[in-house]
Amino acid sequence: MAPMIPGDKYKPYTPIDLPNRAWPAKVPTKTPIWTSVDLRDGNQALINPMSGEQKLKFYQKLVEVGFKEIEVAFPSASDTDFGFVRHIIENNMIPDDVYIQVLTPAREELIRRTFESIKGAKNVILHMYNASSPLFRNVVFQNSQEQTVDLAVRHTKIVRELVDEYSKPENGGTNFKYEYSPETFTQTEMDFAVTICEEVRKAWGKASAENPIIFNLPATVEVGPPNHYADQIEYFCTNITDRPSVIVSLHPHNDRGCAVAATELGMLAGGDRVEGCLFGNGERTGNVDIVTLALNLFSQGIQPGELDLSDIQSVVDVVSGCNDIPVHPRHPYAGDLVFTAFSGSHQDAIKKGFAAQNKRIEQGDNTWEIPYLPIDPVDLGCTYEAVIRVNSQSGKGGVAYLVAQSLGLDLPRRMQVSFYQVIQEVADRTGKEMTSEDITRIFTQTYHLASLEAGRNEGRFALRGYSLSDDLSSSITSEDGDGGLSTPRLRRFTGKVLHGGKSHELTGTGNGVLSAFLDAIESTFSIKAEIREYSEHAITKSSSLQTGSNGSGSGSKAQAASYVELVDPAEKDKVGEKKCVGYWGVGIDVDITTASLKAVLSAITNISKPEKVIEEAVEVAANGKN
Ligand SMILES: CC(=O)SCCNC(=O)CCNC(=O)[C@H](O)C(C)(C)COP(=O)(O)OP(=O)(O)OC[C@H]1O[C@@H](n2cnc3c(N)ncnc32)[C@H](O)[C@@H]1OP(=O)(O)O
Ligand SMILES: CC(C)C(=O)C(=O)O
Ligand SMILES: [Mg+2]
Repeated sequence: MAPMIPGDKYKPYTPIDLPNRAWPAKVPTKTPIWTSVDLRDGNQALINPMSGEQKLKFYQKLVEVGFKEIEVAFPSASDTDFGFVRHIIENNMIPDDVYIQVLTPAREELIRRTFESIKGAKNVILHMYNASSPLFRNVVFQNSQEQTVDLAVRHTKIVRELVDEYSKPENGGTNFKYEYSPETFTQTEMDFAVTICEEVRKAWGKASAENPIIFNLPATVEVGPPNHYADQIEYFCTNITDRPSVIVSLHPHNDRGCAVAATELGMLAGGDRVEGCLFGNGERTGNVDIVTLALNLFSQGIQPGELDLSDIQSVVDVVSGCNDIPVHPRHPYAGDLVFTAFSGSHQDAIKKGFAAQNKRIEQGDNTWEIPYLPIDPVDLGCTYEAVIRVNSQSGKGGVAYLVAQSLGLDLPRRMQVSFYQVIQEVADRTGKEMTSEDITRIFTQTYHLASLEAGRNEGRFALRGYSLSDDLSSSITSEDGDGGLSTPRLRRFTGKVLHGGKSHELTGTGNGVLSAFLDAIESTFSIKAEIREYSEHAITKSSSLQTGSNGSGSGSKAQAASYVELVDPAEKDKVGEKKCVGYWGVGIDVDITTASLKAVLSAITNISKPEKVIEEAVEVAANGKN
């Protein structure tokens, strides 16, 4: 195969000499008039153009989303297109504040047919086009510049006559706007583009600030960079006379993948109106994507006019269903994966971002500032559920985020690391994404939070009732900080623990509840353990872990979570405090003391059979249940 060399085959675009161009210094402040051309430009690019039924469904969605200008058809193209226009008119399906737009070439018989299609409509934009670039003049039409102007002018006059006729009350009393497109504008000599539009306006005759003419300036094929399009728009806006009587409309295509950028710069350069399609369907690489444009404005704090995309999924469903083209999973704002982070450092930043955001909101500051999330998915009707998804690329922050989301548990940092190792191992071994449900199940299994009946771990220790008292049989006397003598309370634990299918009576004493409990465990089960870290918090959001005090149902009472890390003292003596392995446990209960005892038993279960933790987690992930 020959190497790819452009040589003299391709020509670069010719920059415009616009020394005082003003658009680069401008910032977006206003919303353009949005015009959907999905049912025409989008439709004409489909393998199978939409059926009448599909067009209707799409049209209704466009109205629902808020478009006030909708190019509904190229009525002279086919009976389907013509019939569709008649259908929405005759069935009163056009809201009073919506203009339907119809496209026609500059050919008399086609113009007349187009007018027949719109009879009786309240508001119509009649859109006529003819190509103006040298390539089209020479190759397609074999027309000089003068003949090209003449074609546009002659047919604009025909449009004028028919507009006058169809706006008479006896003929339907339609309100008309006229739109003229010098097709291939961006490949046309700029002075000629201005000339042809000036002549068309003269032929049209009645453009005014109150009833402006629309000049639609298409990048029919995108052949230059976005800054060049902006220069062309600024050139047109500054050179066309009587600017207030003109609406400058942008119609970019996406051949270089820059249609959104070109439109945004074109708006800075003076564009008042944008024609495009939802999710960028359209000829070849598509028309400019109006969803992206609108949401780019929204994310800058600018209301995108009348467009409401707060239920983006329903828009995706209708558009992809009618076009029979899927929306790419990475499509800005709308793709399935665009609010999802799989990678660990992104997840960590997002989790911290949400924590900081919640604090800001408590202080009355509503500014959205979450790392890696330029827009709040909730504003588009999405949830935070898919924001973090876990696979082998993920980190502890993401896993902890999902545990917090599903169970309301705010894991201590070192426990996050410990649980993450379990998930990492399972993800590596199974090679699959760990869903939020997988993580919840594995967490429940790893820390033995399922009800005892449902739990699979034979070696599990479970609390079956207890009482605490001051131990009066012995007292310890020690020096307090002031050099005086004090007698700290010695606590006694008495209770029942279920283990290995048997109920065991336990007693033990210690300086506190947990040390008394560990003493009882040691004397009954010969398991020696020390606490290395302990923490607790109230569970503020609803958790699926509803366990009542001593295992009884809790109704709607607030729950508390306790976390404990135990170490084996023998191992600690061998390898040192820092290096020795810790075993984490979690306890949930409406009573905080009970929660802490449960957390100890959860960790004791793990310390007694550490090798089972991963095996069981893999099994849970593989079986999808515990
Ligand atoms: C950039 C755009 O998207 S423009 C919109 C394009 N959309 C469509 O074409 C979809 C609908 N079109 C159709 O269904 C058909 O093309 C029709 C019904 C409009 C016309 O069909 P036909 O009469 O068979 O003509 P055909 O499509 O081959 O058109 C080519 C002729 O129209 C002329 N023509 C093309 N565009 C225009 C125009 N804007 N104004 C006037 N004449 C034009 C061509 O020069 C050519 O003329 P020729 O036959 O004398 O050489
Ligand atoms: C009909 C015109 C406006 C068009 O679709 C284009 O030039 O892309
Ligand atoms: Mg187009």
